[in-house]
Amino acid sequence: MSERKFPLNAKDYKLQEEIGDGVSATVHKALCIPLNEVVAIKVLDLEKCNNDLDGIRREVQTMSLINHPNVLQAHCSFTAGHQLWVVMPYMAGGSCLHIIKSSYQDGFEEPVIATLLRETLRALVYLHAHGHIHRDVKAGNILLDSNGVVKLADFGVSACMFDTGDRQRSRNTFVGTPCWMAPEVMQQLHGYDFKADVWSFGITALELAHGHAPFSKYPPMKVLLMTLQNAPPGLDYERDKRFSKAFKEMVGTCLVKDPKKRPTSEKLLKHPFFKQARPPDYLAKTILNGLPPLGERYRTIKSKEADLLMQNKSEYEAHLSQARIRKQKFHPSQEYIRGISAWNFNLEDLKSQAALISDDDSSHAEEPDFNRKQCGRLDESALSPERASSSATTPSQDDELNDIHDLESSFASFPSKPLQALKGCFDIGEDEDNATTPDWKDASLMSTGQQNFTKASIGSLAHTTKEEDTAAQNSSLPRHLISEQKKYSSGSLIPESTYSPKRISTEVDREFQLRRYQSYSGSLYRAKKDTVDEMSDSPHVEHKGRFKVTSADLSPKGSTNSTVTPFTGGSSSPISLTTASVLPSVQSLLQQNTIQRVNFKSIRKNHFYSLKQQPGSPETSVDELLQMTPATPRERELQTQLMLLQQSVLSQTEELKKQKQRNGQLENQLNALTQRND
Ligand SMILES: Nc1ncnc2c1ncn2[C@@H]1O[C@H](COP(=O)(O)OP(=O)(O)OP(=O)(O)O)[C@@H](O)[C@H]1O
Repeated sequence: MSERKFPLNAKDYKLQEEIGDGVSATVHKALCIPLNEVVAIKVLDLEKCNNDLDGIRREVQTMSLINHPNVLQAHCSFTAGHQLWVVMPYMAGGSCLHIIKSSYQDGFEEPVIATLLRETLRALVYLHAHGHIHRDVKAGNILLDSNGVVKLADFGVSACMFDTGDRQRSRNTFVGTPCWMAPEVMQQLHGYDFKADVWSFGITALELAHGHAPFSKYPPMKVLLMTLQNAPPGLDYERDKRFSKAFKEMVGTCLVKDPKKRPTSEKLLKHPFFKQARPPDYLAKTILNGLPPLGERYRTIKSKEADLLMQNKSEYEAHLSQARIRKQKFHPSQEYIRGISAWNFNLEDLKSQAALISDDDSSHAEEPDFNRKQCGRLDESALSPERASSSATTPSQDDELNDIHDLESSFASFPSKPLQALKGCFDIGEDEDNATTPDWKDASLMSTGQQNFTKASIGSLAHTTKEEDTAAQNSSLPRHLISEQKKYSSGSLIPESTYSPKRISTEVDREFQLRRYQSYSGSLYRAKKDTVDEMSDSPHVEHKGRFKVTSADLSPKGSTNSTVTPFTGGSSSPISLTTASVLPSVQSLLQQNTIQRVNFKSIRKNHFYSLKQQPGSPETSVDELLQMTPATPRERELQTQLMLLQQSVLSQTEELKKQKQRNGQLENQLNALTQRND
């Protein structure tokens, strides 16, 4: 924490040139007159931030409380009219992104990358140990000073894992920047934790190596789908031959889709790759050497981006109108503007952006081997282990499984949970910690008023009040999403009405919905829920000093009325089973199988019915239909239903397979027991 007293009055600072901007703020170089010190001031327009003052307050508090050589700490902050000024040390080297854009478009050399990443990782280790998930790790937030000292910045979307005390398990809010965002953050299934930063760190490593993040040429919607569908990106391209095995391996360990299999930041820091990291002055001598001053660099980058924007905009408009007239897809010859796109959560915009790029755009991609590989690996990665085994089943073995397999192939291009992914873009999720009740109070942070952002003691970092927690939940999405959230808070993507029987307009729909409701309120749903719970992480507890963080849901689970006796797999010994105890389970499972089969057929019927409603359905793939911009409310409704059906088919299919597997196992046990009894 800074020893000097930085004045809390705008008059004491002389704003100079602009050196950076983000979605919510502009950053200026400035002179602190009384201290005669050059600083950077982040200026946020509070009027534009709508109701996200809590988010801003959290950023400022985090920036004031942290104290680590690799984390950018704010000197002070105060309001000036309708603006909030955050005074920070001036990082004359600028962000890694700006350095890349101005002089290293193809990425840095490995020792530079190792040095930048080691310093960034040290920051993450510190933040994670203090309960913070940064949630926006990327080259744009890695800053360098003139001596090559690296600092991680931008706590606009950071979250505290200890917000609700030691019962906090994981976060469930959709924040970050799509290219860097971990799959579990997109999916919002089981929440996420510190490991989300490890994924973003891996993406940042690729960004530093290639000069851009994977998928950065695609619009946000496409990025979401590709991250969920494709195998994780890595250093496997022809041009990556220059990188060491250790580097490739380090990236590989970060970019594992299952967060449990990713290392903690602490463990990652011990990876042999970082042995080649050098002291910070190495960065000053290499990448900072000869660079134009920050302000000048920033102006050049901005004007290049403006040119590119204008160029793309006119081409986009011309092609889009042509494509609309011909009802064709638009294949842009120019890439989506890398690094400028940021977030766009307007549904219509997202859909039209996604429609711009078709799956066969690989021909346009700059990384042909990458795209080939992705396509090749897509099926594998899209299939769960069960799917993989079912595809190995011969046709004579089981007709049901073949039906399922056919459907799977036709839907292989979908993310496993497309709705959650897309819903997350619009109905920004709340943190799942609502139910927890902290039994301690510390109002020291809350005393930081809207008008007066003062520093609080580091001891307060882990303690927040219930009130603040609620505030954090309300504001735990990026500031720039707030207005969009308002716009779509009623869930334009999946309108309430879609679920409502009132809006069901056809017999098929009605039948389908009826079955849906029946099954969801009955044992099937419960059985499914149990299965999901079983599958979810076993409580993963990390002890950090006096804190305990666990990624699993520790809230007391209510009793389930499942009619399924859970099969205990390897832990159950056949000897302990009797025919009488197993038989009811088998019968129940068989019964459920039958119900699910009916359900499944109904879904399939309904799915094809929906397809028929779409113009030109025989030639149009489901993927294309979902990416089309609906022209009428009816089309929009059908598109939404299609997505819902897609999800239902996938989950029912998986459930059915699981049940079948269990059936098989139980039948085997039953046979063994019967034989023994005989
Ligand atoms: N202390 C600093 N010294 C020098 N440059 C800075 C400093 N802080 C920020 N910048 C520059 O300003 C840019 C934008 O800052 P920042 O990321 O904090 O804004 P933001 O609105 O939170 O952005 P976003 O949310 O889009 O990441 C940074 O990428 C960096 O280039």
